[in-house]
Amino acid sequence: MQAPSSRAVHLSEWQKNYFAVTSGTCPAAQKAEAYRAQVLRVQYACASSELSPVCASRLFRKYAEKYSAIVDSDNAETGLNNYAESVLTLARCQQADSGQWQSGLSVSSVFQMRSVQAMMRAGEELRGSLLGAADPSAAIPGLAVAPKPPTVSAGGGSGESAPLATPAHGPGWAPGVPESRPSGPLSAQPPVAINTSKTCATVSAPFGDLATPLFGNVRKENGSAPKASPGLGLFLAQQPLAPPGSDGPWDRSALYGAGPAEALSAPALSRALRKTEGSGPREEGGLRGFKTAKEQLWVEQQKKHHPAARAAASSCGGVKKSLGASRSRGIFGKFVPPVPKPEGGDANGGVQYKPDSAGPAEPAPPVDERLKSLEPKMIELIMSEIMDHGPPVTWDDIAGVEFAKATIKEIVVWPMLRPDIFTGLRGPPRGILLFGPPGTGKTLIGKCIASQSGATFFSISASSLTSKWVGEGEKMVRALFAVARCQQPAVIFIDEIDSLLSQRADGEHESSRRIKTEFLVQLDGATTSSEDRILVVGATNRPQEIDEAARRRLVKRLYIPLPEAAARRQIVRRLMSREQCCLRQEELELVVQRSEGFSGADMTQLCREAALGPIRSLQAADLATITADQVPPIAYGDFEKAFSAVRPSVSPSDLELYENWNRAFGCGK
Ligand SMILES: Nc1ncnc2c1ncn2[C@@H]1O[C@H](COP(=O)(O)OP(=O)(O)OP(=O)(O)O)[C@@H](O)[C@H]1O
Repeated sequence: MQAPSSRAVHLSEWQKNYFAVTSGTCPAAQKAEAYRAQVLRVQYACASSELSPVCASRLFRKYAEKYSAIVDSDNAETGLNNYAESVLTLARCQQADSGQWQSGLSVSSVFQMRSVQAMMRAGEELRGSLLGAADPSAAIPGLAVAPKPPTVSAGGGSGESAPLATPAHGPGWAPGVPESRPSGPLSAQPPVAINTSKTCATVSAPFGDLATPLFGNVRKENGSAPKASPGLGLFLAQQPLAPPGSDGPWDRSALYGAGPAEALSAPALSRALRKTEGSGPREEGGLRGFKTAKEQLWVEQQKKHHPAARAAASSCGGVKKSLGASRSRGIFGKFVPPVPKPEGGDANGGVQYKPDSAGPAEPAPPVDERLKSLEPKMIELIMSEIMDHGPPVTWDDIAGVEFAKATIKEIVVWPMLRPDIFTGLRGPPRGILLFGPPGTGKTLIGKCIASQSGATFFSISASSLTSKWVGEGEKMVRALFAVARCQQPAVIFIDEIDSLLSQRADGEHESSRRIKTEFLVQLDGATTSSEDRILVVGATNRPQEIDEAARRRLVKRLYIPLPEAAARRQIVRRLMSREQCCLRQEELELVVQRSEGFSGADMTQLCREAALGPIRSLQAADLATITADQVPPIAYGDFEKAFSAVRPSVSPSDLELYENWNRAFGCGK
């Protein structure tokens, strides 16, 4: 080994050489040549112990920083790709006393190097500034910037308002009506009854099984709120770049690609890139924060030529997917339209590239063959207006209707989940009909089928087919089935199906007739193969108006009646569990009794009305200053008042009609 002083002399000597090739006027090819020569000299010096491995690696680091453009170049003449591997090999090795070459750099030590960390920080900052400078849409949640993990409170709720922690909207959800009290330090405190005229006798007297966990004067987290499950982006961002001590193939490629200090190898870098490609955007993987000069150039060009594509550029093509290419993403996955769109983003906030032969934009994703004959506009409409991206619905969210739920699980959900078992006679029906009074949960059931079978959910009202897309309803039906076929398994929910499949009348409009015919053709599966997993769920409040041919095709006709007492109780308990409520068991029973004849939607409305009671009892001045914790709990008195404002929406005569039709055509009880 050399003495420190002589090593210092050597280093400065070598640095002189290094500075000799930093000319600003030298063409790239010459620089590359000089660089190569210099690398060889260093290699040679190191191999002959003239230069210590530490000095050599410092020099390599300097070269790499100075010549990143050359190092990253794909050009065989001017790039250093063919040399970089050996440079790296050398940088990682040292000669042991035994004369054997051993690894001098471990994966973890590389990541601890100040220069590597500085580069990674710089990369982070660069990315941050790029995203900051771009329009807000550039921040594709979960893709472009890995979010900070939401803080999950002990109660299971999330203190952050990150989309991942948004409460699942249950049956009673409606825009503007929060499902749960905000969680936070205050929420754990007992409420302060500021309105002494409105005290709740049962505040400190929990009752029966209802007191816990549903009601009671204790702030609760929303039990149904999904746990803050970190998405892919968060998951990847939290992964250590290289697990200390590990030295597998992943580690090596991460090492090569981690920062310019040791990342001399473009092939190695691209290997690392390929490794991360499969699992998500590159920046979220082991190479987070680092951009090669080439990538940086590409980003700059994107900004210049495709302002709208900045977001995608900075997330390294996060939206590269063709419609039919992948199986269902479930009903919550973000859809990527299969056809290129005009510039300017889409309704879903996504960003599409406009084909531009001159620009460096990526080629448009391949269009699914089955969609080629369709108008892109139609497909767009289906994606934005018909495809449902709502929160998941579970069977427990639907109170009552046990028979219908059991039947649906058996004939629809299981066959969709296990098409291999449910074949032949056990094969699922193509269409089912849910009929019954309004607001009994037919739509909820449709959503639940899709959620539980992992299917994509398309929801359309038949009347909008005939009115909204005047003259195009027929094409719309065809397009809807075509898209559904690409998104299998799929559930197509058609509300008010009676208006689509009503019995022929003399004054029937030609276009309505055509839509109906097209629908029946599609339902018959003339264009579908027997393996296709598309279920049509029709819902109607007027089953008697459906024509015979259509009725025959909707083989399972399930009556969805008004909720019975148990179901009404369940709805109240469920909705009140998310609120401050001090209803006693016997009071709850009174509410259940008095709501006989109410539909599920009526029950929800009743609870909403009752929930406004405590607010109404406040003075306007109090309302301006009160904290959420100080709002008095919902009491039976509020329900009493609510009963005078909410009436059942279904008349007994209507009910008779449904029951008669059920006896005649229904499948079940
Ligand atoms: N069985 C039920 N369990 C829980 N909530 C219900 C139930 N039925 C209805 N609701 C509540 O009523 C709302 C409306 O229900 P939904 O839209 O599913 O009824 P529908 O039968 O499809 O009505 P319509 O026939 O008018 O379209 C739901 O969002 C939910 O809040």
